[in-house]
Amino acid sequence: MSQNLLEIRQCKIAYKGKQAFDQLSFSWERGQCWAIISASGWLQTAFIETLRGNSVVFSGQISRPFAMDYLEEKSQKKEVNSFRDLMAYVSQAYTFKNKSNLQNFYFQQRFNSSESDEASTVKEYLEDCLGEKKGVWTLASVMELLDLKALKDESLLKLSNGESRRLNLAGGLLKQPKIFLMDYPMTGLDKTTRNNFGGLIKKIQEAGVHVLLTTSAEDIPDGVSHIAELDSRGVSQIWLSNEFPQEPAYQVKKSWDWSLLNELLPPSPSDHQVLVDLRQVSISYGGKKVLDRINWKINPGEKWQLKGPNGSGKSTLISILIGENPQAYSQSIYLFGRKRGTGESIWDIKRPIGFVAPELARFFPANQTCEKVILSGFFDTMGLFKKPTEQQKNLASKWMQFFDLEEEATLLFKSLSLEKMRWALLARALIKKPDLLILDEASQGLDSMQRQLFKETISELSKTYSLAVIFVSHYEEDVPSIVNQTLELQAGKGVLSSKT
Ligand SMILES: Nc1ncnc2c1ncn2[C@@H]1O[C@H](COP(=O)(O)OP(=O)(O)OP(=O)(O)O)[C@@H](O)[C@H]1O
Repeated sequence: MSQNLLEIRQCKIAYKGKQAFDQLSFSWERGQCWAIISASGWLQTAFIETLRGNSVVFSGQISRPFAMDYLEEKSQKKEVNSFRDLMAYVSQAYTFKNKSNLQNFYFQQRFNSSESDEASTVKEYLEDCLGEKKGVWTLASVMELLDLKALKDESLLKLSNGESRRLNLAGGLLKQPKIFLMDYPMTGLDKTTRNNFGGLIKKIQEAGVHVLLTTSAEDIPDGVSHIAELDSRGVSQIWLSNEFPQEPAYQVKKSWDWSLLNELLPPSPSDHQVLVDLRQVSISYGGKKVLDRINWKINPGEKWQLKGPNGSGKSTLISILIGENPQAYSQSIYLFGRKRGTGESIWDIKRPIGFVAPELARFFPANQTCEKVILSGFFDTMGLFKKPTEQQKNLASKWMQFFDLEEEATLLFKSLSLEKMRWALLARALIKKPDLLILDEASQGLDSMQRQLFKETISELSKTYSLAVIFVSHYEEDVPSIVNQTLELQAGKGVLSSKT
């Protein structure tokens, strides 16, 4: 059995039609657990896709001795056809879908039980992942390891982000991999689960699975033995984890032309005295109280953080604010001066709100370009289905100029890099000059340079324009400094506080 698992020698590599690495070399030996960091999330994804055999290699050589060992060992059992069968991969995007695949609104399918019922349950999904494969991981052992037992009969669509992330990891293990590649596996996990992530990696490795993950320099879990940094040439630096410097190796380099904001978001007072007023709001699912008598008032221009562990009800609360939770009708909820359930349409509610969540990206039809996605913000639709006016098109061009998206305007939205997608989603949320901007883990998955810029952007946006913000993040360091009030959810109850 070779000591070497995988070897990349001086490869020139392209990914998704763009050059990724000029001269990539990387060597992975048995017993090593790698964290891959970079100032560019796109390069990290290109690197993982190279290991999976999904990039174009123009020159150089990639060898996968691990596959030879295991293919010989397993070929008698006819379970393995290629090295790909020995690898599991979890991406940053959740890939669960409902059976009919109809997705008109973002949260509605999740909070509307008749549609959710069409999706598989956690157990059914895991059974599918396991299939006929045999190995060390069983349904029971992965559910135990990833704390999924209590959720086994839950529909996939009802899971919170953190719960979905754990399920993705469990599904990966059931493929009985020898190599487990994880693209930013800790995104969406709350602080406690993130802190325990090192222990999880160790258990996975003890079962004979080799782990490589991408992450940010600030988020290297225990259990990682080696760290590599990437740039467009290839691996630029390597550290043993105990020698890794605490300070990130790269600084914020990028900025926008803030002076354009005067035109994009000209100063204008809000038309409303109070934007959101929730009075004693409670939401239950099958006897489980997710929100318990929440009171929350948001005035124009206020900057809020909404926090709480995985499954504490943050998304449920947001679904109420953006008009996508059917239980809202029976509650005392005032949105933009109007009581919910008094004949307003879902569009009336959405109009004054800009909303960004990473998963939004997968709700747009495949034929939508970057420009169309941004323009669809005027209509609150997932994609552009109406003809925009010249004025609307001009404004979209100016936002694309601001966020450096001009070259991407006519490219398909789904082909954009993760960071470009995120800026396009922010432009989409802002193009209609909202009163309230809701950012639900909006900078998650971005590299540290881009996260810094995201924070700065939110602060700059609200310098002249009266914009209320709700910022949801499991990462305290991502919260912009202008955010000075907090609603924390704990076991369904809301605790309000303000920073002085
Ligand atoms: N339609 C539903 N039916 C049953 N349970 C639901 C439904 N929607 C949400 N839940 C449950 O309510 C709880 C709260 O979920 P929610 O997504 O609001 O949490 P969250 O705080 O946003 O979590 P995360 O940080 O992981 O995103 C979860 O345990 C979830 O499984």
